[in-house]
Amino acid sequence: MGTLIYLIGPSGSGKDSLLQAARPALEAQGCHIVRRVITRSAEAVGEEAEAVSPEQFDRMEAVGAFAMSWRANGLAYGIPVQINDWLAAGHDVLVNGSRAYLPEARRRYPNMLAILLMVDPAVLRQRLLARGRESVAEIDARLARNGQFQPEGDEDQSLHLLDNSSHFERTVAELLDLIAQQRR
Ligand SMILES: Nc1ncnc2c1ncn2[C@@H]1O[C@H](COP(=O)(O)OP(=O)(O)O)[C@@H](O)[C@H]1O
Ligand SMILES: O=P(O)(O)OC[C@H]1O[C@H](OP(=O)(O)OP(=O)(O)O)[C@H](O)[C@@H]1O
Repeated sequence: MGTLIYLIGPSGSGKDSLLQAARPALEAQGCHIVRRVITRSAEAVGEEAEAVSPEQFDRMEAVGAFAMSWRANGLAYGIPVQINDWLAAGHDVLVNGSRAYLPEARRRYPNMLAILLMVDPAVLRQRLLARGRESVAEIDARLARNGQFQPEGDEDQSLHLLDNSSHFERTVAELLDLIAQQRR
């Protein structure tokens, strides 16, 4: 079996950038980086997700198209069921996950590698504004959502913390190290 790598962190912490930057190195090792299905318009700036309507999403969910799915920020997100074939074939699979969904993801994939990306809160809002994908009201709602999650107080030893407050290239290298360590 391959390992599910479940990357989580606040909106704007750098999950998508990190995933794209690490892509060549990871794909060279046979690791699949998952393209999510999201009810976000295809024109939206950001990751190359498959954009579907809410109705299409519900239909896909009903017929078992997703290995995992959740709703947050007014959107629905699905991880294609094909990841189970990749894992069974011995490939690692990296997904951009949800903190709220972490307990369910762990139930489904007990051996997964969960990585929490963290950014200094003062830096986070600036990054979201600079990214320019959401309105200021949506950005504030996303920041407010972070109050639900208390990473510092997290006693979950199996959650790996990765700081992305400063040098991006260093974060990329640390992510690749973490993944290499769990292979050993
Ligand atoms: N270490 C970093 N230093 C400066 N800017 C960063 C860093 N990491 C990510 N960013 C920028 O922050 C913004 C949010 O990153 P993104 O990857 O979209 O986050 P997420 O997918 O977690 O919401 C993007 O504009 C990205 O270019
Ligand atoms: O439970 P949470 O950890 O808050 O996560 C909720 C959702 O928000 C993020 O997606 P999205 O790509 O829409 O947001 P982001 O790029 O702004 O992180 C993340 O990948 C989850 O799908």
